[in-house]
Order: sequence, then C-alpha cells, then structure tokens
Amino acid sequence: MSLLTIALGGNALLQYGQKGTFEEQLANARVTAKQIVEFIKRGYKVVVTHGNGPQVGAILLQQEAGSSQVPAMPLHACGAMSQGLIGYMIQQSLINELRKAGIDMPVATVVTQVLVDRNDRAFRNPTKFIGPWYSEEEAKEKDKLGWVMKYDVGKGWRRVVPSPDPIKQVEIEAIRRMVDSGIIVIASGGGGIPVVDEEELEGVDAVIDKDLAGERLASSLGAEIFMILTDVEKVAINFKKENQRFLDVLTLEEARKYYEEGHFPPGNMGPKVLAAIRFVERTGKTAIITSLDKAIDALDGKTGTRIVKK
Ligand SMILES: NC(=O)OP(=O)(O)O
Repeated sequence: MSLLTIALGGNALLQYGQKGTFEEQLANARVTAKQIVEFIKRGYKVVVTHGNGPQVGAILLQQEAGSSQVPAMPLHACGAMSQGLIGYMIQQSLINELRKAGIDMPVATVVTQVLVDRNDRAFRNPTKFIGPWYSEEEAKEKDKLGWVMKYDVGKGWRRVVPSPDPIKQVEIEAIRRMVDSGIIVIASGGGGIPVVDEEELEGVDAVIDKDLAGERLASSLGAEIFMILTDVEKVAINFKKENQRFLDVLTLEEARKYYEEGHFPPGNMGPKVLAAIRFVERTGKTAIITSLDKAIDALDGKTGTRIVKK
C-alpha cells in the first residue's frame, strides 16, 4: 500500500471572507474529509497535515482578550490548541465519511512538536501571516500594541510572527508506528508546535509553515507522493501577468530555476514549491500541487502540477 501525505491549505477549513465560526470550519472539514476518503478507497495509506494560520491567530486573540480574567497562553501553546481544534474537526469528519463508505479504519490526531533552531534568522524577521485581515487604519492601531503587521497582497493587513525552518517531528517514531499499524493519522498540524531541544524540549513562540513541515513528515515516513492542496489548480510562472503560464510538470531543475527567479511569492506559492523541491530532492519521489476539488484528478495525472526528479 503506497503512502500519501496530504498537506491541507487554509481553504480546506476556512475560506477567505468567512468569519471562522465553528460551524463554517466543520462544514469545510466535511467536504475535505470526503476527498480524503476517495484516496483511501483507491488503496492509499493516508497521513494528513494542515495549516492553522487563521485559527492560531484567532486563539491568540482570544488569549489576549480574556487575559484580565484568566492567564493568556503563549503562542506555542496556542499552536497546540489549534492542533487539537482542527484535528478534532478533521478526525470527526473522517470517521463519519469512512462509516458512510463502509470502511473500518481507525483515525487519530497526534499532537506534534517540531524541532527548530533558536538561532534561526526567522526569529528576527517575522513573515508568517496569522489571524484575520485588517484595514490600514486598524493595522496602525495594532502597531501601537507591538504587533508586527504586513500587507497580504489583495486581502489586507495581517499580523505576522516568526516562522523558523522545521528540522524534524519529535513524535515521528510514534506517527510511523501508527501509520504502519493501519491508522489514518493527522499530524504536524499548523506546521507543528515549534520547540527547541537544548537541555530539554521547550516551546518557542513561532508558527512553522505547514508545507515545509509537511515535507519533513512525508520524507521521514517514506511517502510515495506528497500532495499539497491549495486554492489553485496548478502552479504558474509570471502569475497574474500577461505571459502567465500554468505548469503541468516541473523537473527538479526547472522548479529550482523558477524558484530562484522569484516566480513564487513568499508566504504564498513560495513555501509550497520549496517544500515540493525538498521532497523530490530528498526522496526522488513525486510531489503534486493542486486544489482540493481537483485532488483525485491530479492523482490520476489529469491536472495539477507535478514536481518530478527528471
Ligand atoms: N502553519 C501554516 O502554514 O498555516 P497556514 O497554511 O494556514 O498559513
């Protein structure tokens, strides 16, 4: 049975413009779970990872808003909370869909810590968008609170936090044993809880990119395919320009060249293409970038962008 590692983008749980109620997110998780069950019906073992940008930002806001009554939790603990919340929604939706399909397979979410380097330059240059979008006037007010705000092109101003490079999942052996024993595992959610391992494990305030952490998960588990699901069907060069061109297949060499030429913006397609490059470099296997609704067609080679060794 081949192993498929799926990295779910933000729109799998929360679409731009939605408020982010529990009901909205659960409804999105149900649509996502239907797609994942299609992979399982095709005989794949599946490991799921997911983003948490909107959710971890919302949890952090809740901490700050309630801090006069109960102690606010640090950002790394908010990351852990987001794994529980999102894992719960995906896990419940998957169990319901598996039951409908008559498939008897266990599902479990693993609270996952991901090792980072305390000296990672990312700690001095926050880039990871979290939480809701704000107008320029609102962003100026947030600046006064000490938040770092950046413009998210076409959407508005948003809080940013450091996003160090993931080194490895601390719980990788536990995840491997679960996968080997036939459990559908949801792991490394929100890129994992960032931790350093000096004298002992310790959480650090950051949010890791889920695609880069997903690559670490997929490569370490020996996945056959690493599938990154986002809101576009294919990767494009010269995106939104007159000479925009969508790509069906990218060799490692082409992917590196386009990446270095700056075709893929940071905080958007950039980390997805970088995660795909690293996966193909490390394993020689295939990475696919496509949208959630085209995932099955992409697996069948009918659409999506495939990043291959040669
Ligand atoms: N952690 C992370 O990469 O989340 P998003 O994909 O939601 O930004």
